[in-house]
Amino acid sequence: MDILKIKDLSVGYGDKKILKDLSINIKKNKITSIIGPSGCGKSTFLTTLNLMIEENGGNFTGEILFEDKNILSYRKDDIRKKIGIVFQKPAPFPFSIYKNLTYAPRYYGIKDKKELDSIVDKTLKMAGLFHETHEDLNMSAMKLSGGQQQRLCIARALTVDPEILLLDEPCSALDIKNTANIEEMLLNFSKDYTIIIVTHNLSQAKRISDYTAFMLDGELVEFGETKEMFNNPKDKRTKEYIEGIYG
Ligand SMILES: Nc1ncnc2c1ncn2[C@@H]1O[C@H](COP(=O)(O)OP(=O)(O)OP(=O)(O)O)[C@@H](O)[C@H]1O
Repeated sequence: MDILKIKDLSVGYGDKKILKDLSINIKKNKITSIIGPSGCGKSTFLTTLNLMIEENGGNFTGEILFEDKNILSYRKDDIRKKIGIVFQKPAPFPFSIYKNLTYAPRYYGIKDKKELDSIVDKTLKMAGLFHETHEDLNMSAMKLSGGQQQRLCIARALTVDPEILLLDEPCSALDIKNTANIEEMLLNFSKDYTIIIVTHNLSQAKRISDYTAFMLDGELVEFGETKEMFNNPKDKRTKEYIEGIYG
């Protein structure tokens, strides 16, 4: 099933056009990678999908259907809840681990301490952080290592039980071991969540994603099953990018 159906999407900042007539359908409970050279519009695309683009000074035309309903017909709060986002640079709130993980659930109306505690436990476990942190949940999140902070940000995105998780280069500030942890986590998540990940790392796209989209200069050049795209790219530009000719 396609959880997102995107048709003729064009996105710009003021008069500056970034994405041009992009159409793509995203499969539910699969991992889709977005690859392409720096500046081609990958982050712009991702932030359009949860309407954050509007806060970033951008605008779009075209249609985004989320579960077959126009994304603009949802309340913004609902979209943010259903479509979570994690950024390149780990950015926990400058609060305790506990408060990082209860902030959004409280915002969405959960007050019961037991329920909040169980959300904290569950998401820490999902993000592989439970053993490292459960004895000191009042510790400031800023004291965690970079890899731990990024896992906390992923845990935080999961606290409101989203349908889709958008990840913008989540491993680019991390070492190999932390990257491997996060990749393993994402592979486990894909049973329950739809994941769209922007990555510069082609091996990462190959390792974890079911589908890959290749973008160039604001255009979607090619989209398909990851294996097929890497083994047998249809477009010459995809082939050149995969072979490292540009980007
Ligand atoms: N808030 C903004 N206002 C104006 N222009 C922007 C804004 N954000 C991004 N851009 C421009 O949009 C274009 C695409 O940027 P974007 O960050 O989407 O690309 P990207 O493919 O994610 O790049 P990278 O791989 O380097 O992160 C760039 O020319 C960038 O300068």
